Amino acid sequence: MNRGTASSPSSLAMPAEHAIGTAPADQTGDPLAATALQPVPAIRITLRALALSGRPVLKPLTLAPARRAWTAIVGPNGAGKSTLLRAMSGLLPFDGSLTLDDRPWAAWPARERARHIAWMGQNESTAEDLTAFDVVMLGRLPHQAWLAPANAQDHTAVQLAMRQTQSWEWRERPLGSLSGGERQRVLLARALAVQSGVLLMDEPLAHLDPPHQSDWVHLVRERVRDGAAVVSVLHELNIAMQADLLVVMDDGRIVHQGPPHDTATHAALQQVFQQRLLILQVQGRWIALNA
Ligand SMILES: Nc1ncnc2c1ncn2[C@@H]1O[C@H](COP(=O)(O)OP(=O)(O)OP(=O)(O)O)[C@@H](O)[C@H]1O
Repeated sequence: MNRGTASSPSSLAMPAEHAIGTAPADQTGDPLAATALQPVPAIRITLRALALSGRPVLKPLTLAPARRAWTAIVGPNGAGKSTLLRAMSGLLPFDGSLTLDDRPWAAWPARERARHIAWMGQNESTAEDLTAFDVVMLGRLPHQAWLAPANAQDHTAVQLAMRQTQSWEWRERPLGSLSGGERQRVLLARALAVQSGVLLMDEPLAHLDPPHQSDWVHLVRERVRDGAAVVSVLHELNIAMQADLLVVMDDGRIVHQGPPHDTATHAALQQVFQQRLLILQVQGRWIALNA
């Protein structure tokens, strides 16, 4: 039973038989089994049940996102996507187990764990009068000794993350004075500044315009190329279709895990979205339009 409510998210690992895209027989196939490079496990959640305010929200499921892969969780409103991501981040207690790099969640010293995983939540409340720079610097806390000031490495990491999200020019502005999209880019920079091997993001594209959505995909790809595991909850299906693995949820369950190009994945998407999608390949890319 994972009863921990960690101060920061975690990442988990899984045995090889549950590498990315694999799941219990009743859930999915293994899209990467045929590839030469077996993915390296990062995070693993085995959940028997999760209730919120006494109401059952998640049913039994297993999810084991790998390193060097971007996993996108999709599904209709209320499917349980955010709840699952929060459970994977150690932010919600649940009946089941959670491991990070093959080490049980609770076995990690909290500070070390916080350096391994970064979390970007949905509608996060942050001190609105903090400057954007100071908000991003919060991402460096797990790297700093107790009460120690930020060092040159912290400043470099913050500047790099803010430049990557094009939020550097607002560094002196209070968070509360920024627009929705500007604020989102600062919060993304905070998650990037952790420089963790695992990144969990809940609706990171909310408020972002199309060019900045593309920039986000580019950043994710860079992180994945560097070996990170990225897990995101997305409503933007066309962006999610660019992920390595789609996890399709409905009614508190994972109904399918598979690569975006797979016809079984398309069928699962159609099922959970009431057959109201047009899934097409355009210039080599899969897209999903509202039908
Ligand atoms: N604190 C709570 N108490 C009781 N039920 C809750 C609570 N928070 C969420 N729920 C319910 O849990 C279910 C899953 O919610 P969750 O936010 O995980 O869904 P989601 O798939 O992320 O939805 P959306 O796409 O609308 O953001 C919903 O039915 C929601 O009403």
